[in-house]
Amino acid sequence: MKIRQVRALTVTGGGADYHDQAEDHWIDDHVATPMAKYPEYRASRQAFGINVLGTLVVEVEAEDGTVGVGVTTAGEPGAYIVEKHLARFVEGASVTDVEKIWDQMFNATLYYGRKGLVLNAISAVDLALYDLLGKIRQEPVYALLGGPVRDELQCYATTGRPDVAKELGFLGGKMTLQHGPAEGVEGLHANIERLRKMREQVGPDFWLMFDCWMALDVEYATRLAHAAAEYDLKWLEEALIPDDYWGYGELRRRMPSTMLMTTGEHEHTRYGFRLLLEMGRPDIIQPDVNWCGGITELIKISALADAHGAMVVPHGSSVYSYHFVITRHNSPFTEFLMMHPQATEVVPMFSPLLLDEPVPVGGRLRLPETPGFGVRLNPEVELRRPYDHD
Ligand SMILES: C[C@H](O)[C@H](O)CC(=O)C(=O)O
Ligand SMILES: [Mg+2]
Repeated sequence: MKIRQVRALTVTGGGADYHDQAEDHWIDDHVATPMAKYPEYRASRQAFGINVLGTLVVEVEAEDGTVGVGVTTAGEPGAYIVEKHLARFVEGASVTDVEKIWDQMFNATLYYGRKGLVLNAISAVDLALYDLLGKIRQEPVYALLGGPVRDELQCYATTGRPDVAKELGFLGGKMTLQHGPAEGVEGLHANIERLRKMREQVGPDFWLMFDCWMALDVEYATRLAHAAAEYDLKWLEEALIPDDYWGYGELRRRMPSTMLMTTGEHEHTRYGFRLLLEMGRPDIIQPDVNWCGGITELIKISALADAHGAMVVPHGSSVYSYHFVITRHNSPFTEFLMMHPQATEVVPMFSPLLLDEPVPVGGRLRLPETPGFGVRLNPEVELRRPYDHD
């Protein structure tokens, strides 16, 4: 069966650009970032534009009218790349040409892509192709990937309230790191005091993690890790910028051996992850399937990680990673991003964009046998098609 049309749509608020939230949201409450060296950008990540791109929705329609849907963080710039460049490799191809389409999209954009926004756009097309193939074959995506290796997913929560996450049955709670090197030793002590108080609230066995969102240097991250070891921090996430593969290798050597070093949500393709795995030696890599290249590339990344003895726990990406994680032995648990503004309730990650998006109950999640990724676009969400190539 052939593909008739590709459409790139944008939506304002919420959706795949999950940082695009109202101002009282925990996810934007004084989070340490690489921009925190500039005081004017410390209080809010939106101040420096973390939500500037917005959500991109890609629809791929087959000649029989079946429509596959993929989403990512790319907004209008991503829509332009899909409509003006990527669509030519998709329209007229067979719905089963997923590998060939990916290779053409990647190689045709090498001169300006390789990572970032272009790979986000390629990921959304790839996810839409897998959704379409599942719908045409009347199978969930996980069945296309070799089938489940476990009955259900276990989730940890990324949250402003690990204490609530424990009550809700999650494996653990990952907190934002609020202070980086620019805030000196006072900031470091404040980070540790926050961890100490949370450890007191959740008890000795509940996982607690820090997400450093690329904000640190090796020296600060080393001091933070050793101070946090007293309160049994399970992992230190994304301490350095993605390109500092050498720094990650040094940090792994310096960190306490019992503490995991994780990273990868802002890395792309098997090539980037090869560098990270060989030079950085993370214990867990966290590719985001909406950004790293989609399912087609995540299959390759995951096999590479498995050969390196690293776990693959994809960055929060809802159904798009759930269907992958449940089919992989080296993905023993998954992330759930608590998108409720106060992190006190479980709400669908991409709300209000998608309908039928499953959420964890008691920290666990079973996937339905619904074809594709099992979600639908919410007809009440206004979508725009800023460009077209017809
Ligand atoms: C919580 C982190 O600062 C970021 O917003 C999300 C993330 O990196 C993660 O879920 O991992
Ligand atoms: Mg993270």
